[in-house]
Amino acid sequence: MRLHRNLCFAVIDGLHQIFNEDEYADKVIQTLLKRDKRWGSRDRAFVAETTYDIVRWKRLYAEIAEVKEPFNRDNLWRLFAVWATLKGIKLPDWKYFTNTPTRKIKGKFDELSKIRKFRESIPDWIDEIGSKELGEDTWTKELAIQNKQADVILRTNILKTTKEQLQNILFDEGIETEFIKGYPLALKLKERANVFVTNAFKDGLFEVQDASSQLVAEMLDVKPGIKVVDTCAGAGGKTLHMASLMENKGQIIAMDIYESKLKKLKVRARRNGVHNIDLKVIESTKPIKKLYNKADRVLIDAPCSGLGVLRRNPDAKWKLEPQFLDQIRSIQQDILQQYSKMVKSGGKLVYATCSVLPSENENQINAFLESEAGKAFTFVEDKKVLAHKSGYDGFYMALLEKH
Ligand SMILES: C[S@@+](CC[C@H](N)C(=O)[O-])C[C@H]1O[C@@H](n2cnc3c(N)ncnc32)[C@H](O)[C@@H]1O
Repeated sequence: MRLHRNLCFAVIDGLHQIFNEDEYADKVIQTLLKRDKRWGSRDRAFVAETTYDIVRWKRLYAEIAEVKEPFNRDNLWRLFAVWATLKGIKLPDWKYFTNTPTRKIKGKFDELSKIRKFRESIPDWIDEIGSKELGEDTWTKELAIQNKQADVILRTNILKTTKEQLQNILFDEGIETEFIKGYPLALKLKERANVFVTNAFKDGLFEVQDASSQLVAEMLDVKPGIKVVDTCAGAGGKTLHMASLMENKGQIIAMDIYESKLKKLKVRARRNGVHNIDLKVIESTKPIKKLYNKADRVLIDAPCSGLGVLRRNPDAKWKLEPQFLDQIRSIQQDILQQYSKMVKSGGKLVYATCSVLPSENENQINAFLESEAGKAFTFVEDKKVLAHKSGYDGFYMALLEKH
């Protein structure tokens, strides 16, 4: 592979924003990709994948390159040189690469690869919590898979098409997909591609949604005509899934504390042909209390550490802080206590996270069931989805029923 100067500059600029200006990698990359209209799909893939790679391996590369944060531009070029060397890419004779110790880089990589926190490039505190909560063996496997690139998975919008039809339509647009056993609406891309530019996407025939995430709406067992509250709807990945399973009949109240996220849901709903959703921003406890004992189904897709989806958001491990994790656990229990009251007698509740830590998952459910509010519920089942076992995102989901 030959390195192109303007693409490498884009990567360095992106890394500067992510590491030094605390911006989110996905947003930075989205903007970077708009920088030059002449870039083809390979150029864009180079910028996106190289930036993500260096973010993913920050700790390991910084240790090898002997640089410390905050990284100046020379430091960022040294991280880049480590990335290129380990990929076996010949460094051009640009001033940034003079005296790059190629053999030393490879030697240090071999040496550091013996230590998990360097090999998997993870902060000490997350490594300690993960191994304490999941056990050494499971955590080691889970961390390793979280450093691999995730597959692109689509969820068919059955309001507009079938999985088989969608597969044919995408094939005609040059995108090959395959079915995944056990995930009735999912299509997996055989090769990465920008699916957002397809007509199939613009026509609302699918959404991009990981396979594990597709299990959540299924577990809630929604039906046409019922009343559902999606309490932490965000931009509505699961709201849209539920709307399609409900055949657009009945009502989904999609709530979130951020209006900006619900606005995105509105756009997606229009594209998906979904019209049984009412949006509600949570600004006080009033809209929650109004719904006490009213919902047939309640989904709590709770805010969490995101430790099950590091493959997609590798910068999350650098942005997370121990205090945030404590805070988020207390918010999760609070949300369970309050929002569960919206379920009516005979109704169902699903609590889900994209974390693999028991302290955000089954421990929260156990604490809830032992509390006063939890006494009204029976535990039905839960799924602890580990990425290294399922091949998809790490997730947790529990189904409770109100008597
Ligand atoms: C895991 S995300 C939701 C993802 C979304 N359900 C989807 O499928 O695309 C969690 C959401 O909870 C929201 N949130 C955080 N605290 C909340 C609270 N106290 N009440 C309701 N929503 C909250 C966040 O803004 C975020 O959008």
